[in-house]
Amino acid sequence: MAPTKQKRVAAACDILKEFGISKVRVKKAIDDLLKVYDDNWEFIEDDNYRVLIDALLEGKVEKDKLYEMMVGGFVQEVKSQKEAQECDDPLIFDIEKKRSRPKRKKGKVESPAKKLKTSPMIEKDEVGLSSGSQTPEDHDKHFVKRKNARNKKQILVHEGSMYHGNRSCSWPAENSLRGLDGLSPSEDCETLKKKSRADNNQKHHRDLLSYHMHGKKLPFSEFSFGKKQLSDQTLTDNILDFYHNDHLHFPSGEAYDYNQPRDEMPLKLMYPASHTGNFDVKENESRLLQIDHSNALEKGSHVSSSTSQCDIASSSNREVKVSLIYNTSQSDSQVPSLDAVLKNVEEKYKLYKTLDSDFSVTKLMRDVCDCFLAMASVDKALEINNTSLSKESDGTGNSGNNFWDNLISLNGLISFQNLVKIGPQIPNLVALSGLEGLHYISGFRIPDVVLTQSCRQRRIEALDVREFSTSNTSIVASSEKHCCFSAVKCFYIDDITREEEKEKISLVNSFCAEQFPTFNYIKHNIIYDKANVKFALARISEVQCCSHCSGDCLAISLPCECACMSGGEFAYTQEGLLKEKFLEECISLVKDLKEQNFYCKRCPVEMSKNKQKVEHCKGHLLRKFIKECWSKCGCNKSCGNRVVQRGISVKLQVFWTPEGKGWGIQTLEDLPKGAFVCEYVGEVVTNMELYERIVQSRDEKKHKYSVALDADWCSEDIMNDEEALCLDATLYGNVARFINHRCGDASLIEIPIEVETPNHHYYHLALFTQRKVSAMEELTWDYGVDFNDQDHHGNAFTCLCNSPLCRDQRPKI
Ligand SMILES: C[S@@+](CC[C@H](N)C(=O)[O-])C[C@H]1O[C@@H](n2cnc3c(N)ncnc32)[C@H](O)[C@@H]1O
Repeated sequence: MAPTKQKRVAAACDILKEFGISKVRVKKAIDDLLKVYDDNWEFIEDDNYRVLIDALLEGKVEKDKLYEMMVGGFVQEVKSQKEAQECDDPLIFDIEKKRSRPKRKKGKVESPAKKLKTSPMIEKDEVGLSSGSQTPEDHDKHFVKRKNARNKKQILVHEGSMYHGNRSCSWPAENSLRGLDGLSPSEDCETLKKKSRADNNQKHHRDLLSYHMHGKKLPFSEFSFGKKQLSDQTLTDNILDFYHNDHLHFPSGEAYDYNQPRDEMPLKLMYPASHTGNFDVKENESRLLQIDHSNALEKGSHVSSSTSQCDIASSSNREVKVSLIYNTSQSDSQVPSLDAVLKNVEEKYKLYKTLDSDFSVTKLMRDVCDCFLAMASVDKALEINNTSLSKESDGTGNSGNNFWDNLISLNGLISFQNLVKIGPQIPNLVALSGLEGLHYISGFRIPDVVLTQSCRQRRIEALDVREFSTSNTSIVASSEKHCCFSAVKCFYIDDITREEEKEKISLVNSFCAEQFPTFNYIKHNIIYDKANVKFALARISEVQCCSHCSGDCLAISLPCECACMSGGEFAYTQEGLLKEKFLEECISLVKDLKEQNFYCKRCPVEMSKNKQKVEHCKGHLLRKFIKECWSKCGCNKSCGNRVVQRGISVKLQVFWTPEGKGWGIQTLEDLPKGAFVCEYVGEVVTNMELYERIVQSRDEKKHKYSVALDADWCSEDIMNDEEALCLDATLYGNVARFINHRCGDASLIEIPIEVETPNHHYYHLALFTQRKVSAMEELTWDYGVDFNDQDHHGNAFTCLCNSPLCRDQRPKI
């Protein structure tokens, strides 16, 4: 028998009590939901009361809507809405932190902060604050644009000119009625209900709820502040001007197209370089927004102040003046650091990824003030009293970036005024990539950076700048127009591994229009069914592993059984680097290709091409193997003889090479000699299979991502096809597929690693540094190509490695 309503309500109240939500609120929300879902409890209880928690958070959203109404002159209406007061619950911050959310799909623009803080699209349209004089036709256009934008966006991408930024028409919030896939703006509550029931989709439930809560249409109203004040639209235009700057053109001459949906740079809030100089908004203009928080604050028991007020004004150069009066009369009063407040708000806008079409400066600044007040009630980090205030201020009012310079404390009232400048947030690593990197950086208040001709030098300097500037959050772009001369289109992906790897691997292209390469990122090799690779632990004999060991094999000087298979010594140091001696031996083996090559009697590569008339072997490199400890060994997972199997731990970035080699990879940190960089991961296939794939694809260029696992082919006279294997990273691979070739003095060397089985047919191909490598340097590897041999597999490209040891003496095309 199903539990009674009373029991179900009690269970929900018990759980939400943990988050500090009162029974009354939970019961009310449940009643609302039961009405919406026709008494269907499953929807409410599903996913740990997800819908219910969302409903309670929607209350917060409702509050924001009411604030909008206050600003628009609907104060009376606000006061009459009990809900607005109830929802002003600072503990909602805690809920966001505590409740677990299912993993979201990459690229989806949904943020807890957004749900928490902003009104959904429908609400904005109804209140009419955001879009100024938007017509219904405009809405429809936006609808289509947003849809396009969303369809286009598959993974998290920032695209556009660094200086322009690009204001997109983003797909609205998930809980917006208009945000539903396949739902036209005219679809009603009944349609939503049907959808919601039919697919049991949480998003549809939330949309339905949103409709329920915000469903009644309010008239469109012009947003004005009365008297002769700057309109919100003007302020918004100031910001948008920055993003849309129509004076600028892309280097190609292509004019910036406002109507194209584009992805957006998140916002950066910062202190203007000089905050005293040019803020010339007149007194009456500066009283742009006045929010009296007193009512709301009294209701929130955790907010210690009883009075607060903020005024916001904006100048034409995107500086926004915030002034806030805050009552600290109560003893437990805490004032948060403004850095923390701005960061918090930035994070919120970062999560959006795109600026909503309802974006306005007022909204942004209100977020700043809301965030300040919310944090003031919970932030215990900074104890403000008269003494600490006077210490912080040097009395001159000139100390630059300290928000609290203008803070006055009088009779328990703290009042401060300052400027916050709004610009786009540029991910650090984008700002550092490519030749233009320094331009981005030099554009804003780093006066002592000297532009040099050498690309590498520039990059190193850029890196220094990064170190310098990260102390004050992240690098920001200049809003000054004079630095826009070098505007370049930049394509950026935050993490191509889609969280497969421990470390994110970003991708950047600031040179050309080439975008994301099509392949599927995999962290481990995938074995094709015909490839003879078997890892059954039962098949591994005691002598093929160190089953008698315990703890860390490296802690004992005597080599374990695994080390014995790597030439009688551990190949790794305690720090996880390759031992100098081992590395030097590996290097010397590949140094003189001709001397060290071995030739198969019947080469599997040639056999795969033509079984009847097998061509002579083109030669293979001799290599030293490493056997790492593994599951059947007695040692711990943290044993020092397990390096490659732990995966990538260095910071890498895929970038578009300016020399014409296509994509390449660079390290974002200095690397010592002998450091493991990455494994070459792909599909483990037979040579026959690879050959068939090449023939079938009819585009040999597509199959430039294969490597033969040929290190042991010398030991066999004739091998069966299924034993001679190779890695094909064309469709499935990891970051190593982007490593370019360099003749003679490459930074990486490949070393065969045996993990699961020591039979030498199948092994992992790991890439280690063979010398120190500086941050931002391209990582290369000598493929061992013989460019003079026309028939050598893999010599299809003209070598552009630029090395003094380049073996490709053919004229460069
Ligand atoms: C394993 S892929 C490396 C990643 C590749 N650059 C890309 O864009 O995906 C190998 C291919 O990169 C290009 N390449 C690698 N090293 C090169 C070099 N030194 N000069 C010119 N092209 C190179 C060649 O097209 C080669 O077939």
